[in-house]
Amino acid sequence: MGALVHRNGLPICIKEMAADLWKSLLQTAKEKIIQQRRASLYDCAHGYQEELIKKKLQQFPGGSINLSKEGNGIGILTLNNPRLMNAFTGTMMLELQERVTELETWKEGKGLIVCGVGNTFCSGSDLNAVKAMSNSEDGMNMCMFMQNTLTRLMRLPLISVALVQGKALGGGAELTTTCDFRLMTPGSEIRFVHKQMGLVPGWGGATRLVQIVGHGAALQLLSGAVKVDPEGALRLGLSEKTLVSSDETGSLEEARAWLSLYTEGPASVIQAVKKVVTAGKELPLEAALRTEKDVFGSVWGGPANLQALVRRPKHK
Ligand SMILES: CCCC(=O)SCCNC(=O)CCNC(=O)[C@H](O)C(C)(C)COP(=O)(O)OP(=O)(O)OC[C@H]1O[C@@H](n2cnc3c(N)ncnc32)[C@H](O)[C@@H]1OP(=O)(O)O
Repeated sequence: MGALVHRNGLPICIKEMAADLWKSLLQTAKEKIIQQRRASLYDCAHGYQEELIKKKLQQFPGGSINLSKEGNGIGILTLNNPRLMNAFTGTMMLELQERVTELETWKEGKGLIVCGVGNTFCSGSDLNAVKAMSNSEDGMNMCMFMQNTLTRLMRLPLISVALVQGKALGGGAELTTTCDFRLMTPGSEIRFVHKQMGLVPGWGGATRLVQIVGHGAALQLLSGAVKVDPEGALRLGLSEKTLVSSDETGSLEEARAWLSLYTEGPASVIQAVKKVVTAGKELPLEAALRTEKDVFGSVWGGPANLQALVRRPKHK
């Protein structure tokens, strides 16, 4: 029998409190897993062996994926492997998954900037790892692992921007397409070099590229392994803006300022906006409408809504 304490005049057993706490922790963990499954594409029913590929990726260490969550609700996700032009090692792929999990539960989050260190974005997957994993089983598992992670990144309820400095090649080009927007610095390039490597994109980049620039342009960019400069990207609708600065600090500051135009306001409302737009993009009409209704219900009569009704702002 546990010790008795009093709360609101009622005796409560410490053991019971511990059991309640344990139950609620389990519930949170369960909800997290369900949320991740919902946002992911592949599980064992698709022949995907997550534990196997995680063990394999662990064998290719180097670099890191850093996340800083700023007080204004903007997260900065940084690829950090300057020795290899920010190429993705195995452990960076694993870390990306962990950071995405962290971002999925960031209640105060509103926006995300994805960038690289050393004035460049990312030169794709680490060719040393690619070579060692060139068998079909590893290739397919790695492909499904990255599609799961990048799909979850794309579906985060945060407005996301890829800040492209220097080069975004191969898997790096694919990563830019997971973001809602791309901003490019002068002299930077996005290039799907896969054809030159005897490949096609496998991290979901081809599918997302078609959604962004349309079928014809996507076909040209992939089949010609075309180097897309900031002007070309603007023309194609692949980039929103060419920034003025080309250095790391200046361009990050510009990206923050650009993003802040869209992240002003309460996190609950910004996240709701991203959710309804994601539903509209991804779901068939009726399912999207039902999701919109549910998301609407989550903000209707909420604090931001009630405050606005009191303030009665004029939208001149
Ligand atoms: C499904 C995923 C598909 C993919 O992502 S496949 C990979 C696609 N990416 C590539 O093929 C990039 C190959 N690298 C290059 O073209 C050039 O290195 C690049 C990025 C244009 C930079 O050229 P430079 O400025 O002349 O610099 P550099 O060649 O001396 O590179 C500096 C060091 O970085 C290394 N590096 C760059 N990208 C890499 C990668 N993806 N994997 C492994 N190592 C990579 C490069 O080997 C060099 O290292 P080191 O100094 O020779 O030890």
